[in-house]
Amino acid sequence: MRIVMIGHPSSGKTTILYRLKSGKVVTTIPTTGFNLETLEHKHIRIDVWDIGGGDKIRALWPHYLRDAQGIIFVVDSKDTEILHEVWGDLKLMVRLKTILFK
Ligand SMILES: Nc1nc2c(ncn2[C@@H]2O[C@H](COP(=O)(O)OP(=O)(O)OP(=O)(O)O)[C@@H](O)[C@H]2O)c(=O)[nH]1
Ligand SMILES: [Mg+2]
Repeated sequence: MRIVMIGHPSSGKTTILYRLKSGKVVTTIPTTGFNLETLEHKHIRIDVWDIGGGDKIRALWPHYLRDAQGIIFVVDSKDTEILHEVWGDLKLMVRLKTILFK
């Protein structure tokens, strides 16, 4: 099963990925490409793709979302000043998903 995690830069995606993988909060640096970790839950293999939030990688969202069976959209709810941008991203994601699954 393939899950893709997207969201704004510094929203906490990589932190969530490694917390899920190891149970620990690790120190992160901004992700320039992606991180991929395989988790196992109830004998189900789950590949979690953590996609960097920067502008360059954002252009590749269609590529990553195409084969995703699930999406985790991460929001830093404390960062209220960029919530309008986050709303734009959420709408973009839904639009892409609709196009890709036509
Ligand atoms: N206080 C607090 N800080 C957090 C939390 N999650 C992540 N951080 C911090 O926020 C910063 C960015 O976290 P990352 O997990 O690297 O964010 P990211 O979404 O992977 O960022 P990009 O790779 O740039 O897209 C780091 O300094 C984290 O330690 C949280 O739940 N609470
Ligand atoms: Mg990251």
